[in-house]
Amino acid sequence: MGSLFLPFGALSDRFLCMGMTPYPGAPGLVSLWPSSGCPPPVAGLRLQDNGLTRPNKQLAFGSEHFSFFFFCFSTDTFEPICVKCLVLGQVRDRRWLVLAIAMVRFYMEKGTHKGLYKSVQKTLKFFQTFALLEIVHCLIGIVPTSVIVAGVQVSSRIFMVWLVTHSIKPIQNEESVVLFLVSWTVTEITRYSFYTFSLLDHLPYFIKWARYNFFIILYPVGVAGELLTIYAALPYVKKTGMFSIRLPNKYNISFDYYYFLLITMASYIPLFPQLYFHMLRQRRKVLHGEVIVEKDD
Ligand SMILES: CCCCCCCCCCCCC/C=C/C(=O)SCCNC(=O)CCNC(=O)[C@H](O)C(C)(C)COP(=O)(O)OP(=O)(O)OC[C@H]1O[C@@H](n2cnc3c(N)ncnc32)[C@H](O)[C@@H]1OP(=O)(O)O
Repeated sequence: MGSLFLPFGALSDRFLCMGMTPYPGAPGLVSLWPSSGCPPPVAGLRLQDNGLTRPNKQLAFGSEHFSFFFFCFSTDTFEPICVKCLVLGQVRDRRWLVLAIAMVRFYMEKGTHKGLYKSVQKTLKFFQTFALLEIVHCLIGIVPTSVIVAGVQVSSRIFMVWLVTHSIKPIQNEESVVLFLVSWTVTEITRYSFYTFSLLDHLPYFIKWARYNFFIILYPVGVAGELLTIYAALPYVKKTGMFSIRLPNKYNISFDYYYFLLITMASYIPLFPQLYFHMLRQRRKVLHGEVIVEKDD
C-alpha cells in the first residue's frame, strides 16, 4: 500500500495497481501489489501483460462522486507508468458524459437552451481547465501527440470558456454557445472512449470509426459556435472596454480587448485548417492504414 509517490525505480516484474479517487480523474490513493497470482478478471476483462511499456490494461469505474480504477503494468523500464495512468485520466469520457447528461436533462426539463450554460458552467469550467494537463502530457512525452496541435486545441477552448463565455454574461444564452458545447462534449466522449478501449485492447470498430469521422462535422460546427459567440461578444466588449488598458498609465502600455478578439477570430483562418487537415491525415492513417509522413511541427 502506498501513495502516488512510490519509488517506482525500486519495483520490478508486473504489478497490479488499484486506486480510488474522490471524483473521476482526480488524484487519489493508489495501492500496488505484485501481479503474480493476483490479477483476477476485473469486470469480465482479464488483465494480462502484453509486453508494452505503457499500461497494459486499465479499467475505471465508479460513480459521479468517486472513481475506482485498476491497471496492470510491467516495470521493465523505470518509467513512472502508474503516474502516467493517473494523469492520463481515462475516466474523462465519463466526466464529459456527466456534462452531456446534465445538458440533456436541462433541455428536457426547460425546453429551451436559455440558462443551459449557467446550469452546466461549473462542470464545464472544471473539466475544460483540467484539459490543460493534455498539454503537459505532450510536453513531458507521456503521449506522442504534437504539443502544437494539443496546445492550439486546448488553449482556444480555455480562452472560450474563461475569457469569453464566463466573462461576458450577456452572451451566455446565445445559440452559438450550445453549438460549441454540444460539439466539444460529443467529441470528448468519443475521444476518451477511444483511448480507454484502445488501452484495454478491446476497441469496438464503431468507437474507432466515430473518433475519426465525427470530427468532419463536429469540428466546423464547434468552430462556427466559437466564432459566432466571439462575434456576439464584440459590441459588449467595445461598449464596456473590458479587459482593456488605456493610455496614459504609469507603465505606458495599452491593450484593447476588442481588437484582441478580432485578431483571435482572424487567427482561426490559418490555424483551424491545420487542425482539420491533421485529423483528416490521422483518419486516413488509422481507418485506411495509409502511411503518412508528417512534417515535424
Ligand atoms: C489565447 C487564445 C488562443 C486562441 C487560438 C485561436 C485559434 C484556434 C483555431 C482552431 C480552434 C479549434 C477549436 C476546437 C474546437 C473543437 O474541439 S470543436 C469539436 C470537434 N473537435 C474535434 O473533433 C477535435 C479533434 N481533434 C483532436 O482530437 C485533436 O486534434 C487532438 C486530440 C488534439 C490530436 O489528435 P491526434 O493527433 O490524433 O492525437 P491523439 O488522439 O492524442 O493520439 C496520439 C496517440 O496518443 C495516444 N493518446 C493520447 N492521449 C491519450 C490518453 N489520454 N490516453 C491514452 N492514450 C492516449 C493515442 O491513443 C495515440 O496513440 P497511438 O494510436 O498508439 O498512436
